[in-house]
Amino acid sequence: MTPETQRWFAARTWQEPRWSVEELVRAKRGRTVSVVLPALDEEDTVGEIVAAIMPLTGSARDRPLVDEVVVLDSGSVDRTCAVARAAGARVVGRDEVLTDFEPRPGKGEVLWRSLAAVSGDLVVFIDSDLVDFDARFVPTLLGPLLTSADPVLVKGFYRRPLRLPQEGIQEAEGGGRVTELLARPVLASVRPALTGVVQPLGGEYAARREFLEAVPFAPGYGVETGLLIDAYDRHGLDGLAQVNLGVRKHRNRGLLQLGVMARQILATALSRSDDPRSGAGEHGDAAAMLPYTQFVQVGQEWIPHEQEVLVQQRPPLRSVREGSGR
Ligand SMILES: O=c1ccn([C@@H]2O[C@H](COP(=O)(O)OP(=O)(O)O)[C@@H](O)[C@H]2O)c(=O)[nH]1
Ligand SMILES: O=C(O)[C@@H](COP(=O)(O)O)O[C@H]1O[C@H](CO)[C@@H](O)[C@H](O)[C@H]1O
Repeated sequence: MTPETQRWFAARTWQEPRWSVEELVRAKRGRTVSVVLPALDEEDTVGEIVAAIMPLTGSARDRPLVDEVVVLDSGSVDRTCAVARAAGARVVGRDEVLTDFEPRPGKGEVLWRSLAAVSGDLVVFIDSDLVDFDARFVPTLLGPLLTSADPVLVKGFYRRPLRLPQEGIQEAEGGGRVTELLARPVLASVRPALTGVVQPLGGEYAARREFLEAVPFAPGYGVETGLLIDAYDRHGLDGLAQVNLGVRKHRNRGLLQLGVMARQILATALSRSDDPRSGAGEHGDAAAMLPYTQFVQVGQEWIPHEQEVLVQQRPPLRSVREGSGR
């Protein structure tokens, strides 16, 4: 790490965060908090996560830390919406907000649309595929945003077990494969100052609305990479903070799925670099889709599996609102 990053790491990394909900409720000072869960076919896990968060929305006796819990449905075909609603969340379909825009696939799309679906001054993003979720993720992510003026984006970090039951893998470590094999090396190349971020791709983070509405949203799995780089580019390292959330277990996908994820993350990082190798279409919105080839074995042969990876970003929500006069 550079000396600047070492200084940032020492000053903006909470290894043992201890904010209490009561302390943070006092620190809200009129600001509001939305928790957003992006969800695509997460019927097995979304209900428990929502149920764990709901007590933070307060009771008759105490003022809430969280003002709303919203599941942004990404086109689920299972019982995700019904399960989330039964657990207490408000459920919004991706086609129910920003209806002037034809919905596109991917996580980045629903996070972008979530900004129009919720009203919080601060927004906490929590994945819907987490297992053994600890609701303390939410106050801990909010801590730096409510108690300090500087950060615009707070990333969680954690130990990441790897669970691939179909392959008989159940490890205490080993998760975050795209992080370790792609995101961390690419960030070291395009933004060395960000090498102090422990979990750049982590799906649990919190941010100020004014920042979120001022930046484009990368599509699909590029969204975390885009937000992280844009937060640094616009606010410097002091615009970032990171908090230890303990352990994070989630559904671990197979290698080929992670390959497509890596392709989107690479396109996002290269779109924010001047690297001439980025190739046509990876700067801005020159191309909406990029071809991507993987290979699968059929019998003794290896067959190309061609697909298109969405790389076109969504514009800053603020520019959309200004354009529509809303
Ligand atoms: O098109 C998509 C893909 C993913 N997700 C959600 O985004 C989160 C992270 O996605 P995933 O678990 O696939 O990524 P991973 O954690 O495996 O990297 C989960 O809550 C998904 O339900 C989504 O809303 N729309
Ligand atoms: O961190 C990673 O390497 C990937 C894959 O994690 P695993 O190897 O399945 O634990 O998971 C993250 O990446 C996605 C892209 O940024 C995020 O959207 C996910 O929330 C996050 O789990």
